[in-house]
Amino acid sequence: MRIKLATLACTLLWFVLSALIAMAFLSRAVLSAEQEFDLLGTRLSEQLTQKLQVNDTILDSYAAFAMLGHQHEAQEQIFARQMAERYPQLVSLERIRRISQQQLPLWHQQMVERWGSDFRLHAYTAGSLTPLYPLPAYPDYYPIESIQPLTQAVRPLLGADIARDPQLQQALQQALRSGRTTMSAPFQLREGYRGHVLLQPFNDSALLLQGRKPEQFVALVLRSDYLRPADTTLPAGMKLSIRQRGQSPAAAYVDIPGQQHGWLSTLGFPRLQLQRELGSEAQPLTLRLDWQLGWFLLSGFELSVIFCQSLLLLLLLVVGLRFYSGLLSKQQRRENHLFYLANHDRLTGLANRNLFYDRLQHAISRLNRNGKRLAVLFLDMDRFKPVNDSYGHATGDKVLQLIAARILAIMRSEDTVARLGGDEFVLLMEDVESNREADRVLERLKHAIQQPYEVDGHSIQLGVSIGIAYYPEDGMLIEELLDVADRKMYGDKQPELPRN
Ligand SMILES: Nc1nc2c(ncn2[C@@H]2O[C@H](COP(=O)(O)OP(=O)(O)OP(=O)(O)O)[C@@H](O)[C@H]2O)c(=O)[nH]1
Repeated sequence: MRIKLATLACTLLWFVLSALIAMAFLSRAVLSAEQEFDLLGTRLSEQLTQKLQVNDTILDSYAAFAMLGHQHEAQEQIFARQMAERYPQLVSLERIRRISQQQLPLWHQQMVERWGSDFRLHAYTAGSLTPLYPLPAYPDYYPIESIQPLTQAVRPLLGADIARDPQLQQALQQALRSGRTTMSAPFQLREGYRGHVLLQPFNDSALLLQGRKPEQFVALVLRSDYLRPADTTLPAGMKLSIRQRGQSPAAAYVDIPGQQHGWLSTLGFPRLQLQRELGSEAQPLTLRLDWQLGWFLLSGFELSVIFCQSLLLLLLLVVGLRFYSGLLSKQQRRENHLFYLANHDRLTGLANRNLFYDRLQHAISRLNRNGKRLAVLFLDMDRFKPVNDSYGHATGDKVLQLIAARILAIMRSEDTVARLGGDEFVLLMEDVESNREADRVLERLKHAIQQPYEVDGHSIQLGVSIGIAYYPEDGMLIEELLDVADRKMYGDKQPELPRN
């Protein structure tokens, strides 16, 4: 029982200590993950802010060219080429004009003169172009009238009416309403990747003074994916999204979903979240980072250190447990030995009076419940004293041991054989069916004990007197039973040795 408790306590201790070791490593890993998360948030915000500032600068510079009209087209081309080479996010710089139905024929003629006879007015919808023929009756058209750098790939976009595209129309209306630069939601570019547009309205100063709606726009067509952190590899499981302030996640310019981990590997770990509002009024962006921490924070080395420490601890506890169990069994052996000494006769190894009384008491209580009988046999050797006197006490001892062995050989293993002292023995036979059964045992005992003993070169012969008492006929108490058995034993001795 004690060893079971100690094993349980050791298992618990091992579990708690192993958990504490793992916790120590984990809390260190979580702390450094939190620091890394904050640093990453700051670094990404700075990178993004720089990219947005570049956009603002390009757009402002291009707007300045646009203000000058078409006189400086050569410089505008050089500027656009340089910007596109230096900033890969820049797809093109475009100029858009608001044309009413009445202005359309004249404007169309100007455009044909400028770009050639294949110039057409198109509807630009979700990256595809459809000719506006026959011309639908819109109050205003917003065609692209210039694209820089003008590559073969983007040339078909000349004359594309951007007001027909839902994403661009939204940005256009906002720009018209506010008179300020606006940023469109991301959409699919004809080049095959996602992009968005920065749209800046402007007016001739004369029109501005009249408070008229802007008639011209400069637009920066940008690749949306350049907003993603290029030089930074995100840690495992981290999610990143960049979207316009107040917009739904579906309208994100960048959305990195991060690796998904099972609930078990993240159970009990904190989730780190960060949201930063970035950019200008023209490019109001929200950067969101989301990182569910888990066991993956620990490196293979750290995991093996935890494992080894836990194993070492287990070994120590097992050694301690074995030592303790050794101590316990030694103590148990000592106790058993003491118990044996207290309950057995040293010379013969038979039960002593103490143990016999215990067994008899126990047997009586048992018989009270099942209604069976038992027999107590009292044995006293005849003519034993002369053995001592003639051959010595040591020879007498050996004879007593042989007597004990002979009695044991006859009795059943469940019977109790005890030596009360001197040459007196008592036997307890449990579950006796009949007197005849006990009488038969008595006869066999007599016969066996009376056989000669060959000890120290002497042939010694003894007699034995035996008295039997039955429970419950002869008494219900131990003393009564022993008294009856003792008296009957003397009765058995009587003819040979009359008592006074
Ligand atoms: N060798 C030896 N003798 C013992 C031991 N204990 C008691 N005795 C002796 O055993 C004898 C028992 O006495 P009795 O029962 O009167 O001897 P007995 O000759 O058998 O007499 P009856 O029973 O009347 O026949 C005594 O001489 C004791 O000294 C013992 O442990 N070893």
